[in-house]
Amino acid sequence: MRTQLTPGRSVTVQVPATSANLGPGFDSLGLALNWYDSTTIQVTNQGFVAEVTGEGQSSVPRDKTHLVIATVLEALDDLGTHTPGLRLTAHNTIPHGRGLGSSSAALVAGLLLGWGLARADEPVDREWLLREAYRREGHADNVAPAVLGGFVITWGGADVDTPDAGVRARRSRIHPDVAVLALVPSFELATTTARGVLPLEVPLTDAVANASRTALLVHAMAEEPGLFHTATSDRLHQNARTSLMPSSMALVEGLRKDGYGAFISGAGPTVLVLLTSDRFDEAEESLKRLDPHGSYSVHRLTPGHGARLLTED
Ligand SMILES: Nc1ncnc2c1ncn2[C@@H]1O[C@H](COP(=O)(O)OP(=O)(O)OP(=O)(O)O)[C@@H](O)[C@H]1O
Ligand SMILES: N[C@@H](CCO)C(=O)O
Repeated sequence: MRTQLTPGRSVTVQVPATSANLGPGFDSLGLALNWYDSTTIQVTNQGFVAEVTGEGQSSVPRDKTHLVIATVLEALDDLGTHTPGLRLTAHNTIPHGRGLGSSSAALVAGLLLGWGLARADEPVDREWLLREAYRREGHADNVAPAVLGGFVITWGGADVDTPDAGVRARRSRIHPDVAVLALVPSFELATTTARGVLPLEVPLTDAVANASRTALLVHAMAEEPGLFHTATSDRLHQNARTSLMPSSMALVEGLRKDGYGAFISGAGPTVLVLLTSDRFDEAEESLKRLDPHGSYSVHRLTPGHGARLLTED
């Protein structure tokens, strides 16, 4: 029999924005950023209500169809408990539909909040969190860094090389000097739209180029950030998406001509640059020339930690 939660209990989680692909590692590599959504949920006996400030405050639903509340309810069900009401308070800072993993962050937040309410006395089962988040989102390269933090290599999932079609992930080393510049436009691009324009097949030479750059990027991230420019080049997916975000692709090309490791973040349209923190100032000088009207907001970031349960009452 499912147990009922006690009204008044509350839990808070912090979940990072994530960048998928990182150039060549399409559907495979991801990075958590030090850019977080913070969400609190309280058990009530008065139905389901969401209070949202920041990103999405004028667009996301306020009832039990809100993505985080809906996911908390599914998690509670899965973990053998239930509640007649929940009050969600979300402070969203991760922009929606920009390729920064907002939907993954919301799903991971919902699952972790559910765990915090139902299994408060047990350490978080990150395997469960990853599996359940992937089952709902389908993009391992966003959900795995949101769960684990840092720089993450994923495999399995839609591939057939894991016996249970489950997703697998490992954190990989990050050199302490690694920093990230995120350039975020005001327009949105739905991930489903961006996937719809991808080719079903690619030339072998392009596949080989991406395989070598992906391997090189794992090395550059751990040992030799000076290789970021070469290690972030992509021939599999970015060009096919150009017509959906021509200004972002022009920015990527301009920054790459200036020697930076620039690429499209996830399915876009945000542009990310991997660099060392001592190059922030000069990268922003390039940007003044490439984006003279300041159409892209500039964010100096570092790699971030994975989803955290902050408080339990
Ligand atoms: N914190 C949130 N609360 C409720 N709904 C959210 C939240 N974050 C994202 N969503 C939903 O997810 C949609 C964005 O999903 P989409 O996959 O297109 O973009 P993304 O997750 O920001 O980017 P990407 O997956 O490419 O990194 C939003 O329009 C909204 O409906
Ligand atoms: N790897 C995915 C990320 C989606 O968030 C894509 O580029 O479509």
